[in-house]
Amino acid sequence: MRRNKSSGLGRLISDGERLSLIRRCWQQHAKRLPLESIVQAIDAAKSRLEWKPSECAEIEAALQSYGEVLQAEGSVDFADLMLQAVRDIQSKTMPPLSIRWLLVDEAQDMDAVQMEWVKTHADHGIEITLVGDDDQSLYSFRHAMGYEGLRHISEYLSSAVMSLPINYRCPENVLQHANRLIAHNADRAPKNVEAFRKSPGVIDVIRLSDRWSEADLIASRIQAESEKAQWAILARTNNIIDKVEVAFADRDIPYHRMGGKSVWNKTVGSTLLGLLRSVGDGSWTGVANALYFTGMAPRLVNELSRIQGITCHERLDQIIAEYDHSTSPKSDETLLISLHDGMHDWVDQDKRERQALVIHAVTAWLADRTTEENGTLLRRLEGILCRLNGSLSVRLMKAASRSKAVGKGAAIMTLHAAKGLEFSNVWILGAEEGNLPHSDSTPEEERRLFYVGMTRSKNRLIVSSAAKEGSASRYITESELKPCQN
Ligand SMILES: Nc1ncnc2c1ncn2[C@@H]1O[C@H](COP(=O)(O)OP(=O)(O)OP(=O)(O)O)[C@@H](O)[C@H]1O
Repeated sequence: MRRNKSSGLGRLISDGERLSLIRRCWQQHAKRLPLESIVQAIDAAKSRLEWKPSECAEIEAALQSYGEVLQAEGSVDFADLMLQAVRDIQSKTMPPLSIRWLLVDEAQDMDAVQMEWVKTHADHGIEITLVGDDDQSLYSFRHAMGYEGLRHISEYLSSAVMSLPINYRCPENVLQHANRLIAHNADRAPKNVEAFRKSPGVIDVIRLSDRWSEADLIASRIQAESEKAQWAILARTNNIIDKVEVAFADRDIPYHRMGGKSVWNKTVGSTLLGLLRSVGDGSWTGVANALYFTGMAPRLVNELSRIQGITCHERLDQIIAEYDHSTSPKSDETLLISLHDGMHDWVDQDKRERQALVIHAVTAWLADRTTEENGTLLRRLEGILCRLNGSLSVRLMKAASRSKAVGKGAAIMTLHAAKGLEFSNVWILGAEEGNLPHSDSTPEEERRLFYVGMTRSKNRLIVSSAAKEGSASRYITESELKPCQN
C-alpha cells in the first residue's frame, strides 16, 4: 500500500465510501477470498507505523490497489489521518498540539499508531495521563495493544502508576462475582477493586429451552415492570439482539437499538418489507431482492433489473414470456412463475383491503424458500405487521419507524457497544458455550467482554442462556453466579 509522503491531506472519505472502495479492490484482486479478510488486512496495515507486506499475493495486490486508488482520488481514510499526523510531527513538518497536559481515556484500546502519537507528544514535553483498565481490553481484533501496550507506554514515559481501587457503580455482590470471573485471566495488572455500595443487588441466572423463549421471557418480564425502570439487554452478537427486538416490537414495548441495524433493515426484514412494498406500488426492487433472497443467481437478478420503465408485474410477464431455457436454469423459471402468480393474487387481495391476508401469503412464499431460522423470523415479523392497522404502505412505515425511537425504552445492544455505559438493570442473554466465549476470539478476551457486561449493572443483573444453543457458558460457573440468589 503506497503511503502518502507529503503532509498535504486529501478529502476524508466516509465509512461507506471506504467500504465501496475496498469492495472494488477486493473484486479486482482477491475475489477468491472473503471480503472480510481484505478489510482486516487494511485495518492491520494501518494500525502499524511500518509497512509489512502480506504473505498472500492477492491480499497484497488488494492492499496496494487500495492505497493507490485513495491517492489517485485525492482521498484519505481515517487511519491515514493518524499515521500522517505522527509522521509529520516526527519529521517536524507539523507541530505537536499546543497543550501542556494530555489525558488519554480507555488507553488499553490504543493501537501502535495511536500510541506513537501519544509518545511523540510526550517527547515534546507534554505531560501525559493515561486512564485505562486492562480488564476492559476488548479490541484486539482492531489491533488494540491491551495490557502489553499499557506496560510499554508506562515504561516509556517512566510514569507513576496509580490504582483506582473503588467501584462506585456496582452493588457489592455483583462486583464480587465479576472479580471472581476476571481472576481466571492470567497476565493482568495487579489490583483489588472493591465496591463502594455495600447493599446487595438482585442477581438471577435463567436457563430457557431456545433463543425465542429467552427473548420472549425478557420482553414479558420488562413489560410487567414500571416503564421508568432502566434496562439494558446485552448479547454477544447482533443476530441474538434481533430476536429481542422482535419480541419487544411484538408486545409494543418501547426500545431502542444502540450501535446496530434494526431487524427491519437487515436482509430478512428488508426483503419482507420490500416485497410487500412492491405489492403495494408495483416497484421492482422488492421483487428483485426477493428473487435473490430465495435463491436466484445474482447475475440473473441483475440482468432482469436492467429492463427499464415498466411495473414489476409487466416486467415479470415479459421475463417469463422471453425466458431463455438454453442459458438459464429451470429452477429460476419455476421461481419466477411462482412469484408472478403470487403477485397477481396479492395485488388483488390488497385492492380488496385484505392486508393481513397479503402479509400472511407473502411471508409464507418467502418462508417456504429459505432456511428454518429465517422462516421463524419471517413469521414473527408477519405477526407484528398483521397487528398494525392501515394500508400496506402505512404498516411498512410504522414498522420501520419503531426502531428509530432514539433514547426511549429499553436499550438493546451488543456487549461491545455497552462498554463505558451503565444501567440500573442489565440482562445478558445468549450465555452459552460457542457464543460466550465466541469462536471469533480468545477465551481471555471473551471473559473480559462478559466482565464488562456484568459491571454495567447498578442494581440488578440477570444472565440467561438457551439449552438448544449449547451448554451454559463457563463464565457463569467461573463467576459463581447462581439462580435467584436473593
Ligand atoms: N467519587 C465518587 N463518588 C460517587 N460516585 C462516583 C464517584 N466516582 C464515580 N462515581 C459514579 O460511579 C459510576 C462509574 O463512574 P465512571 O463511569 O467514571 O467509572 P469508569 O471507571 O469510567 O467505569 P467503567 O470503566 O467501568 O465504564 C458513575 O455512575 C459515577 O457517577
